Amino acid sequence: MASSQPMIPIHVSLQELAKEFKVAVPDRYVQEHREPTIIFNGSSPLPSIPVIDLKDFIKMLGKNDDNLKSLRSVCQEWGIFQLVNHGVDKLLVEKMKKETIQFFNMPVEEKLRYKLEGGEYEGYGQTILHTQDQKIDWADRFYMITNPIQKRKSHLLPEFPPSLRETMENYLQELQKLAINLLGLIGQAVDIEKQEMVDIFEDGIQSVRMNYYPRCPQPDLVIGLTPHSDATGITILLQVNDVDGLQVKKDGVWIPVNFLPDALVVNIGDILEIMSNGMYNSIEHRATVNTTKERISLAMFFNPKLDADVGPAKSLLTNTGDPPLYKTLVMEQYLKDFFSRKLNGKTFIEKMKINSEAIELDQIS
Ligand SMILES: O=C(O)CCC(=O)C(=O)O
Ligand SMILES: [Fe+2]
Repeated sequence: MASSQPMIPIHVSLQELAKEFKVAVPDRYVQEHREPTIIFNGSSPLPSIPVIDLKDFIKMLGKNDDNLKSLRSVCQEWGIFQLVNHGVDKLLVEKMKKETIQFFNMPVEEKLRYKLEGGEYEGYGQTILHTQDQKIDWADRFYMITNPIQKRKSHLLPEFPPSLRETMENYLQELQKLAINLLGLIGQAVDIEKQEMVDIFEDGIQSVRMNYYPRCPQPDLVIGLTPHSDATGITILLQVNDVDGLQVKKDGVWIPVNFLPDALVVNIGDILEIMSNGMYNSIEHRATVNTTKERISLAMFFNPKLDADVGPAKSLLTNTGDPPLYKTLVMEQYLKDFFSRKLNGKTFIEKMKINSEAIELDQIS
C-alpha cells in the first residue's frame, strides 16, 4: 500500500551542495525522461497564460455576466492565470519577497533548525523520498501548514526570525482574504453557491511552500519541481526574485510562464477540479532551472476544512442535474492519501474519478 512506503528526508541543503557541482550534476538529480519545453518555431506565437485584472473584474460584476463567463473559460481551458490589480499591499509583497530571500540566505545551520524529520513532510529540506532510488528535484523547500493555528508545528513558523514571522503572518492574512474572494467567484462561475464555498473553505487548511532552485550547470538534465497538479482548492504563487522557470502543460506541451511584474499567479488545484465535477482543470505544472541565477518562489495553498467533504459540490449537482464524476472523501483522508504518494503529474486526481481504471488498480493493490 502507498501509505506504508518509507518517507526519507535528505538532510543536506542543495543550496550548499550545488556550489560543488560546477560542471556536472550527480546522477541522483538526472531525469532521464524529462519532456522538452515547447520551442518557438517562428510561425505561430507562443501561447501565454491568461491575465485577469481583479479591479476591472469586480467593477463589472453584477452589470452582466461576461466576466464570469470568461473566468469560467479561463479555469476550464487553462486552470491558471496571472492576477493583476489583486489589491494585496505592494509594500507587504516586497517585504515578503525580501525576507524570503533572507531566509534562504541564512547560514545552513540556521535553516537546518527547521529540517524535515523522518516521516514528516513539514520543514526544510530537499525532495521527500518515497523510494530509495527516486530521483531528486533540483531544489530546497520549506513547507508548513499555517492554518488552522493549532496545526502549526511549534519548531517552524513560531521559531522564525521575528520579522519574517510577522511578515509571513500579514501576508497570509491578506492572501486569505484574496483567496476566499477568488474561490467565491470561481465557484459562482460554475454555479456553485457562494455559501457552499464559504462553508467549505473558510478557516480551511492552509499551507505555504518556499522553493529555492539553485543555479545548475546542466539545467536541461534536471527538474526544479517534478510535474504535478496541486492537491489544493487554489494556489497563489509569488515569484520572489524575478527569475522565470514555471512551466505549464497545455494541450500536451510544456510552455513557460513569463511572470508580469506585480502579478500573482493563481492556479486551480485538484480539489476545485473535483468540486466543479470536472468542469475546471487542475493544471499540470513544473519548475525548470537555469545556469545563471537561482530562483525563489513562494506558494500558498488554500484548502477545505479538515472535516469538509471533498467531492463534486452539492449546489452544482443540484443546479446542473449532472451525475457526480468524482468520489467524495473527507478532507483529512484526502490529505493523508495525497501525502503518502510521490508527486507524479495528475495521477492522484485520476484515483478520485468514479469508474476510473486507476481506482480499480488501487483497489487491487
Ligand atoms: O516555483 C514555482 O514556480 C512553482 C511552485 C509550485 O508549483 C509549488 O510549490 O507547488
Ligand atoms: Fe505546484
